[in-house]
Amino acid sequence: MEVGFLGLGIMGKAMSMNLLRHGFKVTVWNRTLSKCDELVEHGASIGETPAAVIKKCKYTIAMLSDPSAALSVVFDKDGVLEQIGNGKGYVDMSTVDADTSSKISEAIKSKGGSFLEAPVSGSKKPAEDGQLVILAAGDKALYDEVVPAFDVLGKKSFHLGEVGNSAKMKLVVNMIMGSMMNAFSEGLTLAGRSGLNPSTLLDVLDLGAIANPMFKMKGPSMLKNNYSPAFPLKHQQKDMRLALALGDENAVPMPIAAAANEAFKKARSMGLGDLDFSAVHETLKKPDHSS
Ligand SMILES: NC(=O)C1=CN([C@@H]2O[C@H](COP(=O)(O)OP(=O)(O)OC[C@H]3O[C@@H](n4cnc5c(N)ncnc54)[C@H](OP(=O)(O)O)[C@@H]3O)[C@@H](O)[C@H]2O)C=CC1
Ligand SMILES: O=CCCC(=O)O
Repeated sequence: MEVGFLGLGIMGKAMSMNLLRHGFKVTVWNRTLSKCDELVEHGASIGETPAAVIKKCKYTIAMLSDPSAALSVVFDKDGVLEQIGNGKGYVDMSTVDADTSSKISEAIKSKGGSFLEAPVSGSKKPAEDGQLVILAAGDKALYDEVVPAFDVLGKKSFHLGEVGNSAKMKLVVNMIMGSMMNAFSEGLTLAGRSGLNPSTLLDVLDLGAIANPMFKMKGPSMLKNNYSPAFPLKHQQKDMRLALALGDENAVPMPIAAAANEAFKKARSMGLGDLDFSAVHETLKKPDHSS
């Protein structure tokens, strides 16, 4: 199967590598074109623009940072819309809001193309290992056609109905995750500050009812102040912001998510946006007055 891939950030690079490893022919494009080089070394071809990729490939996947990137790649000059048409499918796996997804869907369909939104749960390592959870919605015929690619990228894929449902599902999941990360950071800090060993807290948590892969994976690195990015904090804050907007639309009070969003904003103001989202832990540390 031949696929195009737009966006070779942390996730896009891992996902397109995985497709190559499984025998897919992949044509890649990235805004910073030099990031295509490593993929080319592994057998990918380059498309000079999103339009060039769409022209060449029947199916194209996108994995871009946020709503403005997702819209720009579709609507701007040399974008997806210039070449999409009958018989071509576009699958946007970026995490965006339902409005953004619907705008893209309408535009693609108006040109005769078919569209799926398909954001994912799972981070860098699951992307490398083909263990993502894929939340697709939109054209069911396209979904059935791209299942072979989803089977390589993920351990499970869902079709959630009409476009917008997957964007919402993904935002709800990440809203919960961002709130959990803040509670976890506060717990680690409180343990340390009140004279407990935070490593022992990790052991205790892991044996109880609130054990989860995120605490298990992130906890030891957080205690070493290691925030090497798997899921960049700036993207987690974007997801909190979009989830809070969804809460506004539906009149759902979300004081915990709102507080978590403030903590991620504070972390961004401290220059931590490109680190892993677990770097929100740094917002709780005492300022250093030693110098
Ligand atoms: N990392 C993770 O754990 C997960 C991330 N996600 C979501 O997946 C998406 C990608 O995440 P991730 O790979 O981590 O992000 P990165 O920041 O690593 O990569 C972002 C990508 O978007 C591109 N981009 C940004 N702005 C534009 C623009 N205006 N026009 C064209 N391209 C643009 C970047 O290009 P360039 O290289 O030129 O900057 C890069 O390819 C996000 O929506 C994120 O929320 C979902 C699940 C997990
Ligand atoms: O959007 C990012 C999700 C990260 C994860 O599910 O581990």
